[in-house]
Amino acid sequence: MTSLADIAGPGDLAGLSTADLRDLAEDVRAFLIERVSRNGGHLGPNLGAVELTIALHRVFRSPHDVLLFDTGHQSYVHKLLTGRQGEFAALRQAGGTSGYPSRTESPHDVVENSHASTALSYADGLAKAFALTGSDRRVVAVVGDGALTGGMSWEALNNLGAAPDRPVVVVLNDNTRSYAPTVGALAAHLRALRQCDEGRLPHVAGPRTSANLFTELGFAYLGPVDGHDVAAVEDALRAAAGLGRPVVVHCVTAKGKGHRPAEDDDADHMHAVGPANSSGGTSWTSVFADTITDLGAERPDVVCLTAAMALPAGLGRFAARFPERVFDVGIAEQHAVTSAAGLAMGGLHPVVAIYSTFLSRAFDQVLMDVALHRLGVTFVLDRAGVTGPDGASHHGMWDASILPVVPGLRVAAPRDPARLRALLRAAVSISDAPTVIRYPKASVGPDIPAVRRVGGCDILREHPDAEVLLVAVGPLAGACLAAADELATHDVPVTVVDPQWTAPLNPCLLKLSAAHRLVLAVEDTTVTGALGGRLAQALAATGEPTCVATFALPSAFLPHASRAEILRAHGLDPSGITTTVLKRLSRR
Ligand SMILES: Cc1ncc(C[n+]2csc(CCOP(=O)(O)OP(=O)(O)O)c2C)c(N)n1
Ligand SMILES: CC(=O)[C@@H](O)[C@H](O)COP(=O)(O)O
Ligand SMILES: [Mg+2]
Repeated sequence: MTSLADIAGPGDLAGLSTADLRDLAEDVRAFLIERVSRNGGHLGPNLGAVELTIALHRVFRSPHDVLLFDTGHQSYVHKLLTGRQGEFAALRQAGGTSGYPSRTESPHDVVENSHASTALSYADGLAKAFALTGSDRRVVAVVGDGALTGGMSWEALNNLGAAPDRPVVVVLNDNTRSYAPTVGALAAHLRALRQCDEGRLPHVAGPRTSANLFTELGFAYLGPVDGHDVAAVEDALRAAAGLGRPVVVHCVTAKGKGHRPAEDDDADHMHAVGPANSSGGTSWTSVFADTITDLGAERPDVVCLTAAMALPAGLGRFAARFPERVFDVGIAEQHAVTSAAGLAMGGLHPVVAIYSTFLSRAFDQVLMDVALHRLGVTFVLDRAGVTGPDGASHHGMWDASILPVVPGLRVAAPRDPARLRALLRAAVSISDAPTVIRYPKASVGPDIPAVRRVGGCDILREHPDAEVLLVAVGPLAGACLAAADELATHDVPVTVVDPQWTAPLNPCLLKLSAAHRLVLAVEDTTVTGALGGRLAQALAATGEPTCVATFALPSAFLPHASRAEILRAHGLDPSGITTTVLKRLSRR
């Protein structure tokens, strides 16, 4: 009976019988279910990639041959087969194994970025490099049907298909879903391909002769192949490798395969599960979900867009109530933004619900397709700031640093549910400029009332003798108030202010800054210059006599850990803020 413990590396897969391989697949599944259910992670996608990954490592010689996993969330099996079973106990935890490929972990890992639809472009570049350097290394890219709905995938296919001398093997892992069922004409085409040869699924000897989307672009097409039959996938991969030309191997898999709770989970087949002991609490996403639904009832012109993440981004309730006013465009953020521009030009007010990190790839669309035309589009950025276990390419720490350069665009960061409701309402009432509302992947705290309002700013704490002003951005208001309490025990009275709109600079902050000697902007976004975060830079640029400093995240790729651990590591927690204020005061 072959088990995962017998596999120290891909070389141990050779010579295994069909029965051994079946036992191994079963053991891998049991391992995944136990560990991922405990630590959290991408259970469904990895259960669907077990046999596919075993076959890949039996046919190709990683790391000499390059195996690319698009998005990388389905690479746990690849990690288990390349010597990292021991590290899975700390999967996605500080110092533990990353939930995505990691070049520092293994030479078998190539692409660390968890943003979808990039693998085929890497493959194109690698294949060109190997051709130019006379290398015999082969390039294989595993791409999900969801990732194939992203524009970059088609930009790459356009190049790959035009190069018959550069034989990239594209393994299409077609489980018919992103989170939800994959949408659009491509999904319909893949369905037709799957159905036209249901009977032939187990074994495919050679390329299909009938035309389809891939063959018309210059690829040989092998499939559809039963992606859970190791021998069938191996046959197809060996045939593909022997063709010496670009080829698509169409593997049909099931997300959550072999785990009944995942198979029966209609929402997303346990695409991403939280740690077993994860605490409850109302999420920011849930507050948004209710608010946008209420707004949808009041404002028939409000429509919503998602890039294949309607439920995770909080549009489930709105979609249930107003199904004709939600548009899932696939994993296609650039298209989503410019389509939103079109919706606004057509007289509607689009709300694009998207994770902060994924909006980065649509910056040009925000700048030139929305802002240049002064269009009222609202971007609701979930997972803004420090995200946590999903690591460097998932932290939402760039949006509030990059977006304020967009002329006319306004950024708001609610500190609590009441402010989210009010700010979202205000944002969808702005019809001549893009607006951004950002909040983290976290549970909301209680509402924090203002003691008084100055201009657009909420004063949350004040003292007539205060020399220190803390400018609190969004939910960091809680940490600032806790620090103010701590500082009071050191006889350091503090004013805490929440500007709510963090860009452009709220004029009320200037007056408040002028009345204090030390101003600290506490913002969970990356520094943009010597003085730190966007807000601090703006305040310092006003030349006020105060000393402006910043609490912001470094301009660095922060590894995975819990959100609290990362905030603490960068002084964005009450004790970090207190320590820094005392240090700065002692320096004068
Ligand atoms: C640019 C981008 N947008 C959204 C996401 C969020 N996301 C992660 S996995 C996923 C679905 C991927 O579907 P597919 O490629 O079919 O892989 P599967 O999970 O089905 O194996 C999405 C939308 C992402 N990682 N990157
Ligand atoms: C791989 C990917 O981009 C998403 O699945 C990501 O893991 C989002 O996770 P949460 O929705 O749990 O933040
Ligand atoms: Mg899929």
